[in-house]
Amino acid sequence: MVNDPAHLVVMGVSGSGKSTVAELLAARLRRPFAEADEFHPPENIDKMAAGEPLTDDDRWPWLRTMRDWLTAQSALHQPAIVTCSALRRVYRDVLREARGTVLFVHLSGDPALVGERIGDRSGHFMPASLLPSQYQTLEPLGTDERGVTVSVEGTPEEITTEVIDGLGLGAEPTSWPGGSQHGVD
Ligand SMILES: Nc1ncnc2c1ncn2[C@@H]1O[C@H](COP(=O)(O)OP(=O)(O)OP(=O)(O)O)[C@@H](O)[C@H]1O
Ligand SMILES: O=C(O)[C@H](O)[C@@H](O)[C@H](O)[C@H](O)CO
Repeated sequence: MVNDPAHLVVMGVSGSGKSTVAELLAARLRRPFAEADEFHPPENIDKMAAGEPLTDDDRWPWLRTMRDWLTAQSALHQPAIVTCSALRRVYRDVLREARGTVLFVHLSGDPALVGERIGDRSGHFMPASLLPSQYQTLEPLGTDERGVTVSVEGTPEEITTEVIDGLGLGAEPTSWPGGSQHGVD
């Protein structure tokens, strides 16, 4: 539908900077913002905190709640931003079922750098020991998937600017969704 909003899902492995970058994006683009972790049932959080990776079956209902949150934002004609690991293409397919357009921002980096950042982080339930399983599960964006892939090597501000430029959102809110990478047209 032409007037449906285009949402952004900031994706990537744990510690790739999704919360950090999404918060900056939400401030710069003046959009509502939600965190995937807010949508997990307590059992999922307990499982990850205990060092056990989630299974597909743990993730399906969680993905559907985020899909429905995006659809609710569309009903308000509000383009939104949500963080979500969205590691596999089939997970992203669930999010793409949301009403409106769903674009993915993949924060991509090597395990050593991301591991270092997780090691320096405190007060988060997700243990660094789960990082290898996150990379094993990760399927990067396909060339036919709409969105942009950016390196996590820069500062959060640099990454945010790269995302905005890569998606052609510099003139938000009037020019959405311009730009062109990974099938954004
Ligand atoms: N570009 C960056 N440069 C340096 N440090 C960063 C950068 N991005 C994030 N960090 C730091 O790395 C850590 C992980 O970032 P963040 O919590 O945003 O990742 P995340 O992908 O949301 O993680 P999770 O999925 O586990 O919640 C934090 O301590 C954050 O301050
Ligand atoms: O799919 C997953 O395994 C989960 O979403 C994890 O990635 C965590 O929720 C998150 O990254 C930690 O905050």
